[in-house]
Amino acid sequence: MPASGSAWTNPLREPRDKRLPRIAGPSSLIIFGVTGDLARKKLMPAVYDLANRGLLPPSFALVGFARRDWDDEDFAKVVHDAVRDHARTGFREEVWERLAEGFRFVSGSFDDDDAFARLKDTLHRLDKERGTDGNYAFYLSIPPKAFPTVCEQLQRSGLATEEGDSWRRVVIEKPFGHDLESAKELNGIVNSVFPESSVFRIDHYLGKETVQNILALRFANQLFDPLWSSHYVDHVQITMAEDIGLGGRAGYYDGIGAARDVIQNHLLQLMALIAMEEPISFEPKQLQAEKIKVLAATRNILPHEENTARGQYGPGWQGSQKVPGLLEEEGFSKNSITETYAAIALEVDSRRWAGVPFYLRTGKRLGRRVTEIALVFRRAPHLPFDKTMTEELSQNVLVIRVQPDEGITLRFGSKVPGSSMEVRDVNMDFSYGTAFTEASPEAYERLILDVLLGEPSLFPVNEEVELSWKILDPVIEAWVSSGKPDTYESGTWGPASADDMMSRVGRAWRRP
Ligand SMILES: NC(=O)C1=CN([C@@H]2O[C@H](COP(=O)(O)OP(=O)(O)OC[C@H]3O[C@@H](n4cnc5c(N)ncnc54)[C@H](OP(=O)(O)O)[C@@H]3O)[C@@H](O)[C@H]2O)C=CC1
Ligand SMILES: O=C1O[C@H](COP(=O)(O)O)[C@@H](O)[C@H](O)[C@H]1O
Repeated sequence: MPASGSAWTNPLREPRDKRLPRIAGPSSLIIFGVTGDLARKKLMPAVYDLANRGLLPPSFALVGFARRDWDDEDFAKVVHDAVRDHARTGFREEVWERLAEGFRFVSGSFDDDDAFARLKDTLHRLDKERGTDGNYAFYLSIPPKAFPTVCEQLQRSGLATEEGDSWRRVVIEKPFGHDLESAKELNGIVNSVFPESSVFRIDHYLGKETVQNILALRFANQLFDPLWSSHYVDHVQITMAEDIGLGGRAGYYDGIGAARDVIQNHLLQLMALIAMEEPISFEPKQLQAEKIKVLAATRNILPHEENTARGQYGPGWQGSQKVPGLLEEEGFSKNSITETYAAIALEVDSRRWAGVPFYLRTGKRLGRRVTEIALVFRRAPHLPFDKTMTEELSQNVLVIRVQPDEGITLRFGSKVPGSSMEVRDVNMDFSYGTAFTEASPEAYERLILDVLLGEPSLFPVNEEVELSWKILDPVIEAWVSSGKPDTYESGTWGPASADDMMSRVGRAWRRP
């Protein structure tokens, strides 16, 4: 027992050795939209992986909510298939059996008050049967237009109200709004139901190991900081390229487009982590404060026509497979002007970064799947070599490989062995696969665990979301008024206008 007067902490939830993972306390995770793509591919497998790693308590329940006419057993079968197909860790019967005892399914529509009454009843029964203690995390993995309805239903049914020592939390998927105005409106609704400390806005990129490692790279080392500014950095390129198309996702993506889908959130968060100053600690507020300063100091490089590019994929080849263009994909209208490629140029108005462009680009059906952040350094002011000896020397680059092949590469010049002083680019490499024996958890594993622990560091706060829309809104407005996006062939690296945007300023996109 604790010494009198001292606050008692559960050694499992607050291990003394900070390297030990924390274990969630008694709780129910309620997934709205549990029959959807995200729940099947990411959320249910992540819950199993957490259980398999021993990070969920015995008194844990997973409750699914959607319109299908399923019972608990049907639901368990669906979770089983999702785990079999997508879980990261191996299947263990004993883990599965224990976890599955806490599976419940509630069938109903978001506008159905009775369904929320049934959900409440189910959760109360779980509190008694499994000891989930009235702690509920509501995960809204649903079409964004349904976020307000579900929040309001949770309020009306009394499920949002904390009782005694219990907690209630809401997890909201992205995109949070579709522009600044709608984000503000949504935030007003969410905050009228849940206090800000109970709101977890998901940006799954922050759950990725390689993204958290940006903080370690920058703030655990002495080596990089002196180089991390306009004195040495020429520009930064942040790339999120995907080879997949949008077949089956028209309902969500048409009218949203690449910029809203990932630049507003993932890519601006990556930029904020690269550009921010050292936080005084990793307390959530301190970390968020530094990111907020970056986003508040960020502006578009103008004019938009010269410093942005957008495109829509046409037919082409992805490896050896012939693939259709966006307009032939099921569900997209033949006149859709939704962009599947977007590139923008930003500047951060601060002493550290003045004059350094940050180029952000993303696209579907590009050459290959890769997300990376490249700091491209200025050229050496003088090269004491014969010109012919440095023809294969380019700018030094530090590449943070977010995925796949997670790691970091430093490109620099080195003497080619032999009698002449020829210098050529070489790479120095750190690779997670060879440096560590531990496998990286999936982003959603980390984030779901953090929600259950009430740990908000890796979740953007409302101010970050609003500032990000403030940066993006004028770009999207300019695009809308200029009509159709350019077309690019599937399997290539985007529209010609993206290359023009860089060549106009004497630069080029990397071919990762
Ligand atoms: N899929 C992905 O890779 C990613 C998705 N996201 C975000 O996650 C969220 C979910 O996306 P995703 O899984 O792709 O979407 P889906 O369209 O695949 O799934 C939507 C889910 O919502 C349920 N639903 C829709 N309307 C209602 C309603 N009126 N009443 C009850 N249930 C309803 C559907 O259930 P049913 O029809 O069975 O009743 C289904 O389970 C979105 O906010 C998306 O932006 C974020 C990152 C990646
Ligand atoms: O948020 C999203 O991310 C996925 C890609 O995620 P990743 O972790 O595989 O890089 C993207 O396909 C989707 O369009 C977007 O909504």
